[in-house]
Amino acid sequence: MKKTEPALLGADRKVCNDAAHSSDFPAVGDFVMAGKTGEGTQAVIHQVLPRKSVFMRKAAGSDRKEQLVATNIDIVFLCMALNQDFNVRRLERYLSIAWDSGAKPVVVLTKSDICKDIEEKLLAVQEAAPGVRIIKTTALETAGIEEILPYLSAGTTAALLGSSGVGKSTLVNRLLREERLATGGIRNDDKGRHTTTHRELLFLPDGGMVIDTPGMRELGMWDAKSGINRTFSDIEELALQCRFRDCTHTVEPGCAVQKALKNGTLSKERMQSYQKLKTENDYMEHAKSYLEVAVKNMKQRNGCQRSWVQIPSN
Ligand SMILES: Nc1nc2c(ncn2[C@@H]2O[C@H](COP(=O)(O)OP(=O)(O)OP(=O)(O)O)[C@@H](O)[C@H]2O)c(=O)[nH]1
Ligand SMILES: [Zn+2]
Repeated sequence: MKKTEPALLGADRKVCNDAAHSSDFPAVGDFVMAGKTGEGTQAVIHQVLPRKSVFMRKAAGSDRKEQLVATNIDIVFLCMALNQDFNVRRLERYLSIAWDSGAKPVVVLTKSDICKDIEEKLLAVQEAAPGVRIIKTTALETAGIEEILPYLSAGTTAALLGSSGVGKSTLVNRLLREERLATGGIRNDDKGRHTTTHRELLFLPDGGMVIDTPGMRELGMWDAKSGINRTFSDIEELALQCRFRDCTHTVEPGCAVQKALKNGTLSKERMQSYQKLKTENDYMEHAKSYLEVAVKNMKQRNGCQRSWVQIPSN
């Protein structure tokens, strides 16, 4: 198949039958064993190779459904603009999802040209993302892009995560060294329209790849327990010093978390964010077991259906 032809791939019956979850079907980013069917650009997937990272999200409009967004991402650039978009609590959420997926997160702070209190914001990000690389960028300078490029060596797949209008497409165009993606994503209506509306896997001039899908850009959390623990490693470490192992960090004597809150080494907002994500996640875990049963029942009732995925190329 020529690289310029977009291929339409379908999964064979074995792939369908072996799938215990909807997430076992092929998705954007998957490496697959596939065979051509006749002349055109159609091919059949015989096997999905093991995934090194998986991005799941809560399906839009449902709180009990997972959706596989993309796989095999090595690096996820968590993009946040240094303007009204700036929100470290949201960053903690995205970071939890990123760590949980198996990809390496890197924080990219965009639009530094319009920020007046960069140092203050940097400190807030450092507190929210301990141990994570933070890169400042502006579309007006090459600084920043030069720090991002080394992460995108040949064979590496990256994805960008962040709200609409923070400058993700602008960044991708700069990485592509051409204006391929439409930019100008700041919403000017109340319908939540986004510039990026379709799924894409873009090949960069130096051999790296960027997955740019609208689903990847705004992820709802779907069971990210280990990611939450990693994002809030400071709180998890404090909890180890509490007198009681099952400390709820509320009223117990000898609570190291309460002590840190009192002496100001841990901020109230960060603690609340941690508790909120944990609660949300517990609910998801519950929904997940419910879903496993539902999928099993559905498969028994309906048999297996073919699933089609569009594998883009350039
Ligand atoms: N001041 C300033 N504006 C920028 C910068 N980067 C991007 N912009 C502008 O911000 C707007 C949104 O940029 P996009 O790249 O389309 O944003 P996006 O994140 O891809 O948006 P969606 O596709 O909706 O998710 C455009 O008008 C850009 O020109 C920057 O570094 N500084
Ligand atoms: Zn405690």
